[in-house]
Amino acid sequence: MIAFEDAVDCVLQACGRLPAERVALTEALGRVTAGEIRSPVDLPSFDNSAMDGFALCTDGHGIPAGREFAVGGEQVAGDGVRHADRGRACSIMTGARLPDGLDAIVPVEQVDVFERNADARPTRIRLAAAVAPGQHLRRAGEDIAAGALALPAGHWIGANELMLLAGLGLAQVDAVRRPRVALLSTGRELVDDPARPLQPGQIRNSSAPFLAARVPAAGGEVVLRATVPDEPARFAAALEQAAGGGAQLVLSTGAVSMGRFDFIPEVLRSLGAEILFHKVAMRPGKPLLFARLPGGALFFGLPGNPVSSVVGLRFFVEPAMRAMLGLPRERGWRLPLMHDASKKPGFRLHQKARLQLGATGRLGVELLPGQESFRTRPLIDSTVWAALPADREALAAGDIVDVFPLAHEAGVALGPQATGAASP
Ligand SMILES: Nc1nc2c(c(=O)[nH]1)N[C@H]1C(S)=C(S)[C@@H](COP(=O)(O)OP(=O)(O)OC[C@H]3O[C@@H](n4cnc5c(N)ncnc54)[C@H](O)[C@@H]3O)O[C@H]1N2
Ligand code: MOO
Ligand SMILES: [Mg+2]
Repeated sequence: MIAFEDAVDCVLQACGRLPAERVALTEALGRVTAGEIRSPVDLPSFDNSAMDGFALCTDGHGIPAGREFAVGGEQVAGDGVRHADRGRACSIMTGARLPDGLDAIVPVEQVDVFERNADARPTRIRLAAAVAPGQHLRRAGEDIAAGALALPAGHWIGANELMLLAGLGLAQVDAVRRPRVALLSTGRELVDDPARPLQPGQIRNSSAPFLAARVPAAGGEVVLRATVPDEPARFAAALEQAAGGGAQLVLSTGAVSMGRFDFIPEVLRSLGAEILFHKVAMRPGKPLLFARLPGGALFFGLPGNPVSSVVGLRFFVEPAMRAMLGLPRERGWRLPLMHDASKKPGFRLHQKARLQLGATGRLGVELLPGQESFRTRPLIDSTVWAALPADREALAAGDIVDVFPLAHEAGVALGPQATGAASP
């Protein structure tokens, strides 16, 4: 049995970063930048008004309250270059390009309109407050200047990133290729089709939909889904199919423990795979198996109990995918336990947990009831995994433990300089 940390190191050493490909921005959500992206333009690209009001010329000095201006023209968002009369106010809308020659905005709330034309448009205004040079202006490049760093390399592209890249007018980005993943469920008891009634002893395949949901969300691409009964030849054929589909990661569920039908280690050996470890000093998910297949793909044998598969995915497959995507090694948070806990020494324990505010308003971790690895309902109430160290037996309220969000891409990326952060 291998220690948890050694097992993770072994996985990370086996994973190399995948090459880059150019993708359309519309396909970039959930991808990872292959290189840094610098802004090709100033954003905003022109000086514009932050308020609905009037643009004025202060000549670089303030204008005191009470000063009156004639209103000469109107500038609306979308209007182009306008050469203004510097002695007059120009009616202006939020986002409208600042007319040349003007250098401050006074909001409508800060003027008295004391003369209007037949269309009720202001023709003369009086300042109700002093105006400072540059006020209520959004300067070109103030959000990001041309040439400045928009996104670093190895950065997850989420909705915020799409907003920035779209604002910069980038139609394509260079992203790391997505790991290609095959999902193989093993077990003659499994039924995939929800319309098919269960025969006595059969169960629904609940892990496959979980994995098929998590892999794309975690940055991968599912290239094969297959369910095979407990027959080594059928499993070997599915491995071949995975290789044919170009899978770089193969995830199986079940058949890695001590039962008569737990055939995976034997099949892998017979095919000439290199088993890098089998059985990790952790719970749940102890029988996890990691191997390199003859064609070079990496194989994770996730233990069959559903929550054991969840833990295997979260603490081994997701770190592997992060490495393949060029994302930095994930760091968890270190937070105090809100209550005492006890565990078997020698095993790192991953507990379904949630974050809570204690009486003093301090954030802490509450371990949830129902930790057995067949129990999936408690996952619905949990928001994080708490990792209790292998060498501990009794933990007390206030003890600091490592905490990980349920999904790696939901985590807060702490810089490598962050201290006290935990690695999975
Ligand atoms: N004598 C021992 N028995 C077991 C040990 C052990 O150390 N000694 N380890 C236990 C642990 S821990 C786990 S975890 C499981 C791992 O079992 P396998 O990986 O061999 O998986 P199976 O035996 O095929 O199935 C276990 C369990 O999970 C259910 N299952 C499997 N696939 C799915 C699926 N896709 N969806 C829903 N449920 C699934 C399966 O029906 C079984 O109930 O072994 C323990 N035994
Ligand atoms: O490790 Mo098993 O995953 O305890 O059920
Ligand atoms: Mg078994």
